[in-house]
Amino acid sequence: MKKGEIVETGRHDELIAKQGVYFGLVQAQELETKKSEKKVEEEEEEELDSSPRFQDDTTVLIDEKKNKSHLRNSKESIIKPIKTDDEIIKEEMEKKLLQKMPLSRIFKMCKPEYGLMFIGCIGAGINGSVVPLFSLIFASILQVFSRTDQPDELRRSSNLWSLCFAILAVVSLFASFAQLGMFMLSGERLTKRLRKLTFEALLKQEASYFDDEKNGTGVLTSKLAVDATKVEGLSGGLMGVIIQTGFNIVVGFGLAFVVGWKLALVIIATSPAVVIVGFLEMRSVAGVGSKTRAAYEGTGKIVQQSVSNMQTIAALTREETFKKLYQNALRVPHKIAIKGSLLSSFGVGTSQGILYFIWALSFWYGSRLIKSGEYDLKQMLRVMFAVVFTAIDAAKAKVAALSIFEILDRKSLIDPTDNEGKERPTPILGDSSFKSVCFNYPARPNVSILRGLDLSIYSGKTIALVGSSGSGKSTVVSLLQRFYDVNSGEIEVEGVNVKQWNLEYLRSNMALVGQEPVLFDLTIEENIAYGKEGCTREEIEIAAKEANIHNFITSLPDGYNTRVGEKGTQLSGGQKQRVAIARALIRSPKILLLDEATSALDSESEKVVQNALNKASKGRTTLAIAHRLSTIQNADLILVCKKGKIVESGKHFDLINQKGLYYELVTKQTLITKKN
Ligand SMILES: Nc1ncnc2c1ncn2[C@@H]1O[C@H](COP(=O)(O)OP(=O)(O)OP(=O)(O)O)[C@@H](O)[C@H]1O
Repeated sequence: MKKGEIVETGRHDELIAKQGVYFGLVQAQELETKKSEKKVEEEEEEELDSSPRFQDDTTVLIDEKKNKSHLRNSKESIIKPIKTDDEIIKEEMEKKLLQKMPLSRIFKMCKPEYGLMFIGCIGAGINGSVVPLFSLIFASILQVFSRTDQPDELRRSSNLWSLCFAILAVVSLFASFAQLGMFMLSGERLTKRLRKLTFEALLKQEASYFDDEKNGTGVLTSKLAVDATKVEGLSGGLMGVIIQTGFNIVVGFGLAFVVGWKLALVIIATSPAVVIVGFLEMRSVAGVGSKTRAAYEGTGKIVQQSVSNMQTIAALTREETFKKLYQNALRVPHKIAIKGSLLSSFGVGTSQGILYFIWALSFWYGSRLIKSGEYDLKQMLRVMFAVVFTAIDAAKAKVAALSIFEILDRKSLIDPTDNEGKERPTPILGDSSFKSVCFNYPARPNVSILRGLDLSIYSGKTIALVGSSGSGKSTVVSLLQRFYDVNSGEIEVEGVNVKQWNLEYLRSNMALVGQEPVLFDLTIEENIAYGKEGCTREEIEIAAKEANIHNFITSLPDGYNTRVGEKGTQLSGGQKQRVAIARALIRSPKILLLDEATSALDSESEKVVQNALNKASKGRTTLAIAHRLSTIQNADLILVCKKGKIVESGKHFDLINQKGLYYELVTKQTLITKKN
């Protein structure tokens, strides 16, 4: 097929004999040699993966290897087994410890909103007094209606109390607006600030933070979306409720005592029961909510992965597997939710029951006081309403969680923005070295990846790193950009340890073109412009020309304004890769890092992309990782990596003559025969 048309058909032999397009493709792909290369890789993988931990996790690790580049980008490609109740509860407890967050700190964060909050507080105070005043008027109205034998008195009093209700209505309207409106406004502002700060804090975290499954995409996005709002409730809403409740209690109980202390005392003696039950009810509902949420975070992951990998799932016909996975994942939150519902229903029932019991007690004792002539009806009703309404309101105190502060407070182990006292060496030519570097990924501390690796990268030269899959080549590239810190040994660029470098400056002098280019769902122009802050259209076009993609872009109806779609799906692999190369080149990097940049491409695209890369690496320090050894034959130095060490180094023909591992790899790819 060529340009959307079938140009040749036939059996393999016939097409080979024809020496047409198919013949070209077969030749370029070296079909036979690839098969043998794969076999060698599998053998070496088995050899390398011999630690007990590795064997336990075989399926996960194999998946991980297949998805390695995806894993590095999305940091979340493996569906882990569903957690048990105990694990979830343990995690919740750990979270709670972290959540011990003084309210004073939240209030400190609200400093710019103090004015708004002050108005809100006044509104809350007035609102808190409205309920006891209402009960006072309500009791008086009932008393008035008991005097149907005095029509004039009835009219006068009912007019007066109706006016009082009207005044209360207006006061309540303004007070509620002041309380809710101002607190909401200040809360919204605080949430926006918190989200911004949290997102900034996330961007500072080191790569290993995202390797941890506790910090998967689903969990972090939910923290940003939901937990920030919770803090809003605490800063504004809760403060309003506390003030409102405080006024409610003081004014309500005060009035009740003034009107009739005996009945007030009896009812107040029972009201702590309402408060306690109400509080327990709230706790159980809130507690169940957070437990269920934590459990649902796991299910969210499955949904997210299913949706974003829909095509792969459909192609593999694994819909049933994911359905089952999701069903299993739902089991734990469902169990927690059921337990919680029963518990909270019991709490609600008990508190309602106690309330009616208090009404019964109040009426019984009130009627006895009326009978004995100590109280009249109005007095009894006023005390009863004032106390009971107050007690109901006081039970509304809220409990909120603050897990968002976990992120905000976390100090990144490798913070690219923390550059105080860090070095900015000049000029940067690209001389770099690894000295006895030992490294394992923090997420997998038992598996050594680099075991005393030494290598040197010379300025202006192209250094190729080859070796079997899993030998640690991509890890070298990650460490050079300081995405992780080494366990021992040193990595130096321009003679300065990367830990001493201003990290933003270090990274801004490097550009990586990986196996799977990551494009953003923006236009081609915007994607290229991401490479360099404030670049001009002219620079973008120059970079696109250097990357051999300018002509293609201008042939599109929307040219540079063409949107590439989510993850660049609206472009072919080769086109995506060239856009990524343009994005790398626009940075004018001093060190160009190529991590199997052409291995995902078909032979024709590979040629075009390889030409672009050759052009890009001329005169520039380049570290190139390649599986297809034909692409790095001309490198100034080839380093052969095996099990986290460099075992051979030299130029192509020197290494061939050595007849070592490189020779073996090349033989497998029949490069020698091609050369001859
Ligand atoms: N983020 C990570 N967390 C844990 N282990 C990882 C991570 N990234 C890579 N690994 C593991 O480190 C080992 C070395 O990986 P690396 O990507 O450096 O190998 P490679 O030589 O580049 O392989 P390939 O040629 O297949 O790309 C592999 O076993 C891999 O599973």
